[in-house]
Amino acid sequence: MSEAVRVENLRRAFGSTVAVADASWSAAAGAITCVLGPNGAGKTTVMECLGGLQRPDDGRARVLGTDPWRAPAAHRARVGVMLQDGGLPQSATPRRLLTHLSRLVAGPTRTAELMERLDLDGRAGRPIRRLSGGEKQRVALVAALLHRPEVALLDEPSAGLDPHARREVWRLLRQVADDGAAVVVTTHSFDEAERIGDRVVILHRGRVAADAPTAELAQGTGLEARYFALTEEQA
Ligand SMILES: Nc1ncnc2c1ncn2[C@@H]1O[C@H](COP(=O)(O)OP(=O)(O)OP(=O)(O)O)[C@@H](O)[C@H]1O
Repeated sequence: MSEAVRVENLRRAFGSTVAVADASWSAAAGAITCVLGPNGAGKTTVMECLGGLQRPDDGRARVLGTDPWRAPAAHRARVGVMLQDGGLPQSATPRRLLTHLSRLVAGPTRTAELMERLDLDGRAGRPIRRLSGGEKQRVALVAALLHRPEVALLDEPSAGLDPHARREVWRLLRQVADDGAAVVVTTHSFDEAERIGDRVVILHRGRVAADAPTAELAQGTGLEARYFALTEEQA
């Protein structure tokens, strides 16, 4: 498995708030890397740096060997990003939005397949603002994956999903990784990390508290106990 994502001594502060203090970790192609950490640990900030939406103050973010902040369009076409809150245009319908995004992509997309798979066909013509939270999440996930990215950066993709939808999302992410992509997922769910994560990175106060294969980290006491032990000052 080759390395597709690398964070090196990354630092990002907002005034006196240090969101990411000094974080180094990487994610491999063909694998799912789950990033866990308490609220405010810096997960979203790192994901936005990797997605080219924020510029690190210090250190480096690299995706497919490229600096995401300076990356040209050709690089962005190889990466899929799903942010928290979705950032979806509320008046558009899923069909309109996803058709629009598909037309920006050179070559065939998997939009229709993903809409069917994530059970969105019955919601395709409804304004996004009228969709449930879980339905919006699924639209955002289709938007991130429709162009078959080599790297998928997904910020809490299963948050708020019902058990059926979550299971389907887990299966989809496994397939995307099996097809060769690096899938990076932030989550607050130990269950999710243990079920789908090949590797787990635990962030705590902007630093890496653990970075290991899931089975290794969960060995003995289990992932939940390890997590609390590593992040206990904030628990
Ligand atoms: N634009 C900003 N301006 C000021 N502070 C910010 C900004 N973005 C993030 N922060 C702060 O940086 C810290 C890290 O935030 P971040 O969103 O990366 O955490 P997180 O690990 O994703 O948290 P959560 O689990 O709640 O999603 C928090 O204290 C947050 O308030």
